[in-house]
Amino acid sequence: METIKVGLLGLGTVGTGVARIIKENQEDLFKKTGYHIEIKKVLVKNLNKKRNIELSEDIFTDNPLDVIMDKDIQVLIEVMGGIEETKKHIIDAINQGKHIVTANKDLIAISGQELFELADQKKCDLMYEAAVAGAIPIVRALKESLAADDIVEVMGILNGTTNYILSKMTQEGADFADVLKEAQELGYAEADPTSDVEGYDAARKTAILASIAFSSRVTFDDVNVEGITKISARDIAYAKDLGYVIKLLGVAKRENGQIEVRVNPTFIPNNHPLAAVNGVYNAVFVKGKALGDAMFYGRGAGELPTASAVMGDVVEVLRNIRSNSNGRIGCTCYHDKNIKDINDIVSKSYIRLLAKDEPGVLAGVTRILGENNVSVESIIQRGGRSAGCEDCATGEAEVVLVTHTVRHEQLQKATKEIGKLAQVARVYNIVRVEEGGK
Ligand SMILES: NC(=O)C1=CN([C@@H]2O[C@H](COP(=O)(O)OP(=O)(O)OC[C@H]3O[C@@H](n4cnc5c(N)ncnc54)[C@H](OP(=O)(O)O)[C@@H]3O)[C@@H](O)[C@H]2O)C=CC1
Ligand SMILES: N[C@@H](CC=O)C(=O)O
Ligand code: NA
Repeated sequence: METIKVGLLGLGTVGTGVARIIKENQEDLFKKTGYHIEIKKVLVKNLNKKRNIELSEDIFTDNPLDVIMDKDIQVLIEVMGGIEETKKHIIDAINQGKHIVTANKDLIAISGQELFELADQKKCDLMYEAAVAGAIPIVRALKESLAADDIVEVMGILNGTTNYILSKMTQEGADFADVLKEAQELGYAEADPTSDVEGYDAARKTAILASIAFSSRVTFDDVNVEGITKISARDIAYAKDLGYVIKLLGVAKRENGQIEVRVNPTFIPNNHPLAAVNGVYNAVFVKGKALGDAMFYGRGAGELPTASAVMGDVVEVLRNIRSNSNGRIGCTCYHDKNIKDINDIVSKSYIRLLAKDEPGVLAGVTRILGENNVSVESIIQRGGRSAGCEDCATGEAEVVLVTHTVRHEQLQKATKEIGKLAQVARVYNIVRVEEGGK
């Protein structure tokens, strides 16, 4: 029986899932690839930590070189996370002729092109299905199944942790901090969960999807990012009243040679397919000129779902080794498209503010909006604590407006002016509103 030796960088949530699948599915993996898979070395930080899987003690190391320089290891599975140090390990491994499977969106969203160029030169595979939307096979779908199409839009819920938080806040009235803690315990969150809640993780995934979909280099820095930390129970309640749910969306659109790429909390109509995507689930919409619309749905994080995507890549690498065709699909970023300025992005918006409950206030607010060409679709005004407005002092009310579509720049200017009105105590939040449903 021919054996392929693999090395693991990391044995945390994802690494444990990978080792579990290798152990438990050994026979099927052999039938599918023609190889027996042996984990030869595992890099961890803490050699004394108790592991959730039984592996021979002598394969553990805390020295990266033991894995990277091991000549028997043909495939390196990188599931340790991190950027600079990890990049160096991957470069060293590719220079040794090793094929790479990684779940590391942080690294791919910044240094993908450089790593692909090196992998191309060395005829090595560099695969990263798990880096975007966990178990959902979206990278392969875009790179292979939809390669002949002209993709104009990719949009979706790309972060399991924030979707878990928003779903629990919406459905159970749960507290943000409590649910984040739960998501961490379940292994969904990043080592530093700021990446999740501030939208950086979704932004990295959106950049990767945009690069593949539009064959153009889009990096993390190109993405306009806003996370969910400003979303309160009040916003969620108003969304419900207005017929929406709030989701953190990653959006990448191509139009007139420009790419719009952003991540922001969004009001989604209740009858929109993305509104039903809850908990740790992710979903990705793809719009292609030939394809029309397609939606991909599945678990976006967690031990086994993520490991499933990693191991799918490992199977592909092994099949390539068997047919001597590694490095078949490299980087396809041959266009150099402009990134749309955030000020030019157009959408409907929700605005929530605290104002004096007296005649003329709404007229003042709508006058400013009108002067800035912002037209209003609906207004709600709720006065006092009896209406649930805990911040409302006597004689104050909460005002919620939903605008028609407006350029970002105009809306920002208008809300700044509204915030300066003597009768307006505070502009709490501005959230984009997505149109369309089923
Ligand atoms: N968790 C998830 O659902 C998903 C995670 N990912 C990505 O997968 C990667 C791994 O995530 P996850 O498994 O959750 O992370 P964990 O924090 O659970 O595991 C990280 C592992 O890497 C080891 N490690 C980290 N830094 C070093 C270092 N400097 N030197 C040696 N070993 C190190 C840790 O060692 P030790 O155990 O000793 O601490 C641990 O075993 C990340 O890139 C993440 O973004 C992608 C999709 C989903
Ligand atoms: N922290 C990430 C893990 C998967 O990419 C998430 O919550 O989606
Ligand atoms: Na995926």
